[in-house]
Amino acid sequence: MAEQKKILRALAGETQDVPPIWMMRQAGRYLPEYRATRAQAGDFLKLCYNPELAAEVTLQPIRRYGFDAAILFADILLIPQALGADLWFVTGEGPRLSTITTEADFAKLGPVSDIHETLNPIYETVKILSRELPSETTLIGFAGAPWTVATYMIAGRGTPDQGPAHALKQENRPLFEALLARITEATIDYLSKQIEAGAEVVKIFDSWAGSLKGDDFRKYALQPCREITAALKQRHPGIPVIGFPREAGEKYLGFAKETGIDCLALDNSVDPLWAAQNLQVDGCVQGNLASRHMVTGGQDLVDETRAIVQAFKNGPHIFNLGHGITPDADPDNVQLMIDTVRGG
Ligand SMILES: Cc1c2[nH]c(c1CCC(=O)O)Cc1[nH]c(c(CCC(=O)O)c1C)Cc1[nH]c(c(CCC(=O)O)c1C)Cc1[nH]c(c(C)c1CCC(=O)O)C2
Repeated sequence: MAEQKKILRALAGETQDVPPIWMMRQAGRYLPEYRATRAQAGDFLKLCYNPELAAEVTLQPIRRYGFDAAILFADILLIPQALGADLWFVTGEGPRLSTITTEADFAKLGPVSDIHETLNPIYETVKILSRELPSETTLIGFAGAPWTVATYMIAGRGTPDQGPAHALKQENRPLFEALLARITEATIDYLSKQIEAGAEVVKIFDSWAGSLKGDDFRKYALQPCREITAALKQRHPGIPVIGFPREAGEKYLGFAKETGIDCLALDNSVDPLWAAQNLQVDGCVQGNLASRHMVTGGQDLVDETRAIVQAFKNGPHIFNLGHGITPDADPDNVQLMIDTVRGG
């Protein structure tokens, strides 16, 4: 029998001499081949909904670097669109959506059972990838966490402090909670379909978890993650789940145990030595090199990469960045990071 894939071994709790590695936003604008395929598709959203081209850009960083995992090429904002929100991207600025701030806005959203009509091309991308990926590469599916997705749906765009979402939570908590519940239900069905199509792991991105405090963190970050994880594991026993409550700080403590996720993804504000002692004791951790090293490179990149590998060497670890790689990154620095992790 073929030896199990490195990513799956880490997720099962195995300590490895050389940790597996992949990178958030590994298919992206820092790669000339990505920019060429996006131009061929027309724009970012057309690329997401074109299974052949979305599979192609997912495979590009695997061919170039031989990462241990491929992450499905799509976006966390396809769920709002599938629920009926308008979605478009403004070049150089980011996403724009129709806003949800009143009961009337919420009433216009469609039922969860309708999302697959929009999302079918995504499942097709997963199917192509599970046929075409090298046998040692793990396929990761993903979705945004309900809170993070809601912050975009409420504000209609990215916001520095998630102000509009916090305001709705204060002013109309029943509506805010109804929106989160709808996203949670949609996310379970969406991830479930990705798994049926061939995703071997799923990751839940809660990019704005850090702005939830106290009981709000528990109710709107931890609880939805636990609910999604439990539902997926019930439908697909053994499916590994990676959680990413970004910038959660001390609230990372106990998060994996309480939610039932198999791996905790760390942002780069987390000290690896602290994390090894306090978080890795509960299972696999992923992270957490600062993305800026992909721009600046050099000895700093090598030293930081080695320090992270060293800190996590006594437990299960998946090497990654602490957040997505940025468009101004140098592809050679990515190679330097990989060579350093793999013993170069
Ligand atoms: C918040 C969020 C989004 N999308 C995502 C998150 C959570 C992770 C995070 O915190 O970064 C997640 C995401 N977005 C994308 C992926 C694909 C897989 C991967 O390679 O990681 C994943 C996993 C592609 C993308 N999603 C986007 C791009 C760039 C689009 C382009 O090619 O023009 C890519 C490759 C666009 C996007 N999508 C989103 C924003 C705010 C933007 C604009 C900012 C930017 O331009 O980087 C929403």
